[in-house]
Amino acid sequence: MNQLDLKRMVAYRAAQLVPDGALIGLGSGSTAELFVQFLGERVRNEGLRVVGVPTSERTVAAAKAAGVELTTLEEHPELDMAFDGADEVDPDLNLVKGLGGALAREKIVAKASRVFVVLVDESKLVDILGSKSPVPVEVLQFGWTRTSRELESMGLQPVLRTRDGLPYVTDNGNYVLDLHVGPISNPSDLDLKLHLVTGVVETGLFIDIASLVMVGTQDGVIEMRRPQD
Ligand SMILES: O=C(CO)[C@H](O)[C@H](O)COP(=O)(O)O
Repeated sequence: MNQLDLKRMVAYRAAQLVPDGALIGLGSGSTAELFVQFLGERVRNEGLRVVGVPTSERTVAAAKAAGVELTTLEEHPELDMAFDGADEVDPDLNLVKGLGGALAREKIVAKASRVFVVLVDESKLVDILGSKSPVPVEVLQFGWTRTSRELESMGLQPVLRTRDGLPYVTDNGNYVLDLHVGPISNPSDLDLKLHLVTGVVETGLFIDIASLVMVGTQDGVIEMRRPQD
């Protein structure tokens, strides 16, 4: 199976977990969009009743195409579950997210959910966060060079994300700086430090948020759960 097959397998399995009447967060990215499509199939074929809070304009379009009803966090501030992809997952279920640029809305929706389920193929598993992926940070457009310099002075290497030669703009109207930090010894500490930088809106470090990670592997879907405290 190639990477897309693995994403499809895990997205399908996750869509079967959604109970009737659930209020759910809908993540962003290719795996989350596959999940939305499979959820739509259940809505059409089984009459599943489900309402979703989307984390990006792309997911809004995917949900509408799939026939999944949408709502907002203003109407429903507490969700039963959220389903989303990730760029890296470590053994403690901490994540790097945001290569798709939806990190701020994704984190708000994940934290509004009683259960946050992460859907990945096995290539996303790492021993240490930062090993493969940069850490995306959403920053205000205003003064972004100043914000970038402050991050640089912390020994990080911010690179402005671009698309078609222009700065990439998030659904919130902000820029994204990708931090090429390498393996992160203390992701929680880095996340806190990044939040102290003026101009930083949100980081792609998701610490202690995931409850369950479903991993698509050549041997099927495996589940990694957070130990109950
Ligand atoms: O965080 C994200 C978007 O902001 C995505 O969930 C992450 O980039 C994974 O994407 P994909 O499922 O396409 O591999």
